[in-house]
Amino acid sequence: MAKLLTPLIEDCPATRQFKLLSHGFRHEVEPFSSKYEGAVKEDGKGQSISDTFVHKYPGKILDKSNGDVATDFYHRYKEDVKLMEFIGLNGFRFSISWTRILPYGKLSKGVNKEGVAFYNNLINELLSKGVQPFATIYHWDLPQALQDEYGGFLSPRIVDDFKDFAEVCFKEFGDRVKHWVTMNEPYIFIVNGYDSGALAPGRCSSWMNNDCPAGNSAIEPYIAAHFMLLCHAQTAKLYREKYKPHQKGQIGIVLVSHWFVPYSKSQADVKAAQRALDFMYGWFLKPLTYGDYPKVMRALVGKRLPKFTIEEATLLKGSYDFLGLNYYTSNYAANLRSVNTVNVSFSTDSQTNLTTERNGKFIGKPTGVSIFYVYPRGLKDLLVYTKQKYKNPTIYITENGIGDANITTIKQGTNDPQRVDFYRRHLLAVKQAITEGVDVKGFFAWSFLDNFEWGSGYLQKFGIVYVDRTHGLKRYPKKSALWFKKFLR
Ligand SMILES: N=C(Cc1ccccc1)N[C@@H]1O[C@H](CO[C@@H]2OC[C@@H](O)[C@H](O)[C@H]2O)[C@@H](O)[C@H](O)[C@H]1O
Repeated sequence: MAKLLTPLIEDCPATRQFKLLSHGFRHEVEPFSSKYEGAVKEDGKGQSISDTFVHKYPGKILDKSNGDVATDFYHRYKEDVKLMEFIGLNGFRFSISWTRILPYGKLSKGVNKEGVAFYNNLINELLSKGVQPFATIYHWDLPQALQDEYGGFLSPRIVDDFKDFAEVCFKEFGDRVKHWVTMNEPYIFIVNGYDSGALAPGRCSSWMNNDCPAGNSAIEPYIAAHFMLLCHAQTAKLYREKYKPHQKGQIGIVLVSHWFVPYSKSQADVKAAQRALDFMYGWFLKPLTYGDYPKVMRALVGKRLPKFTIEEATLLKGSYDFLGLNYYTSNYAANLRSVNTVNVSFSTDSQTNLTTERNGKFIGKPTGVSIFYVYPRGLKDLLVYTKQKYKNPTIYITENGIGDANITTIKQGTNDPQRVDFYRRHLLAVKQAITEGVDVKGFFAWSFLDNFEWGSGYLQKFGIVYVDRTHGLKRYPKKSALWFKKFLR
């Protein structure tokens, strides 16, 4: 769960004022259900690929934990909504568990009434507190039944099943939910699920030696990305044609990207930085805005990169009312001279060498997450780049945060000045981008509660609220939560 602090952009005649107003539209975001909800088999919920993955490959989770209980949000959401109120929040973006609604993935296999009831109760609880709901349809929790039946996102059959699930959500919740995200970070889902095999569905080439039962890291990432994009496009079309006219909501997608700084001023490294951006961000945003993949991907990936039909390209172009952008860190990018032609994979296709230090100096302050360094300038540059290269879309920054490691006590866990500094600097970066004309409508601090952090289990804590896992998952607002409470007044 993260918090959105909506900078209400007041369109003053002269300039846009960047303000976080106490009566602003701010959200809580609950990510992928089994990072938060727990109740992994309760009230008719079916199994997702992530539910099964963490039990099948406990070794792929740093502390061998799982999200079966997680923060028990499923039973404690009323308490958590109260906590949001205490901090002064009045908005809520949450992800809807596909298998809580359709336990076997398909509409034809039945809708789980108790799952629908949970989200209705959640939405009504929020609205009763003046909190606006904001929903993510897919946050990496594909029903295991669809993975087993036809390989999930590796099959074109996923498009109709994805659309059917989304339509149940529009029908059941669309009268009250006015902001829809089709999917969260297809990039991370695909790179971890089909290139490295680090996360569900855990597929990769055998030479990766990452305990993958099957897969092809050179081919499958591109197939899965292709069908994810088509799932998004068909769902956006359905919403805009059948629901938006009377429900009057908006639909978008959430993409993650680093910013990339050329390792040196050489043309080769400058080009490498652009390539890295195209392979992480343009892979999705180019088709969503212009109807095809970046030219450099066509050139380097060749026949392994699927093609869109004219109809698909038309469906994709401009298929979002807003762009959700997740930003954590930046990298240096250098040109990779020697290309590995034996062990080919998505991650080597860009022919870039990505690092977080240059000449022995880190790109920013280290954090509790080995791959993330504090670099607010990257958020500003990424926002301005998006405005300039992708038709100046409306943007919500849908995730931005810092993880702590080696936390063993409540005192340690709640004393987080580094998180206050992180948000102060990144909110300033957003303000700078807005003064350069970027249309930012919201900012989500990731995360509200410490939760089950994918491959890191509970060892990395991103929350502004500490969860005491040794004493009944009790919640303790951290210094950063109290800072936000003041900041939002
Ligand atoms: N970009 C990310 C981060 C990430 C990196 C590697 C593997 C997975 C996820 N995704 C967002 O970052 C958030 C923080 O993710 C953590 O980032 C550091 C990793 O070491 C950790 O495993 C991951 O959970 C996730 O909780 C959100 O669900 C996700 O949308």
